[in-house]
Amino acid sequence: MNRKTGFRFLIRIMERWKNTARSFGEVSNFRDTSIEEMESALAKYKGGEVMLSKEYWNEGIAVIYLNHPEKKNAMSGKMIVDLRKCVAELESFKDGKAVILTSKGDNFCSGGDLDFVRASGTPQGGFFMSTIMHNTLKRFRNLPLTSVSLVHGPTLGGGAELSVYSDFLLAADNVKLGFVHGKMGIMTPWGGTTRLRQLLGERKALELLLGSKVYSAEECLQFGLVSKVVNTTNRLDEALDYVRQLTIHHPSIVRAYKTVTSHYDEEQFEKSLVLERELFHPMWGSELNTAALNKNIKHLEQKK
Ligand SMILES: CC[C@H](C(=O)O)C(=O)SCCNC(=O)CCNC(=O)[C@H](O)C(C)(C)COP(=O)(O)OP(=O)(O)OC[C@H]1O[C@@H](n2cnc3c(N)ncnc32)[C@H](O)[C@@H]1OP(=O)(O)O
Repeated sequence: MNRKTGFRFLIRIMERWKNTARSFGEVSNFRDTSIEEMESALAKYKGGEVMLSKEYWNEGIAVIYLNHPEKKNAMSGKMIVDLRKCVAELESFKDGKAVILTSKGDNFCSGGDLDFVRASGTPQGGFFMSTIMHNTLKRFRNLPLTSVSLVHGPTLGGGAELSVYSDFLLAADNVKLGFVHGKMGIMTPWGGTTRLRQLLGERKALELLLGSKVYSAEECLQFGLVSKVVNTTNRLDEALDYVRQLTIHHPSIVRAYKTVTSHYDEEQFEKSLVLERELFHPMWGSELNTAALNKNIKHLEQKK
């Protein structure tokens, strides 16, 4: 390679690196970044909200709503940070007995907000997102509250991962639930693999993840993923009735049982999440992921 060719090659490499160094401000030692800095990096990606309702607080029941209707409740960076704040508040809900995780609008969650996904698509961005989401969902799981996810309509990718971090999963009869990440050229970024392995065992977890099939309510029930199918229109009332049957005892009893069950295999769970993040984050913004993402975005644009 002569000097001129070599120089052009170097320019091409630099251009490619510059294009991938997105607004996260790429640094080589990103693993040393504090949680607070990761949170503020994610919070820059606006859109939607995650809010905590205290409508049933006097019964010891909290409700968390995802709300991003213009994007089918896709999770933006800001919503990821909102969710974290809701979990932090519930860690102080001392008389609490239960929490329902659900959504406003006509579906639960269509996964990561694809605009946020594209803008944050580098291994560093993936490491930040996974670190924050793993920590948040682990803390959500460890809340001494009976937790129920109530899903309806499209519940895809990251939305499916969110849904399985509760103790119980209730699906409306119009649900379409799928771990479609493989089609995006990635594995689960939010801890879904670890949680499915723990909940369903190796074989069923692999079937959901490797097949990336989108399941109906009945199929989710048959598969053992969902505890109950509810009527889409009355879903929240049915979920409240379900929760009330699991919170008949004094808060101290409910919280004690949940503390034991959620901490039973904590060490192994933590190790598995670290491995999942190590394997996922280099995939974020990879050529495979970028090609799949662009195809997905083009498909959505063509529907307009
Ligand atoms: C981090 C986790 C991981 C990742 O992101 O890499 C994943 O979550 S992988 C899975 C990513 N999600 C998807 O692939 C779902 C994409 N969306 C759809 O397939 C459809 O929108 C569907 C099935 C959710 C709903 O279809 P429907 O025909 O009912 O509605 P539209 O498609 O017209 O959507 C309405 C409106 O919402 C916008 N939209 C939907 N999903 C997303 C999303 N994930 N991110 C951003 N925006 C989304 C869609 O573009 C439409 O916008 P509009 O401006 O009204 O045309």
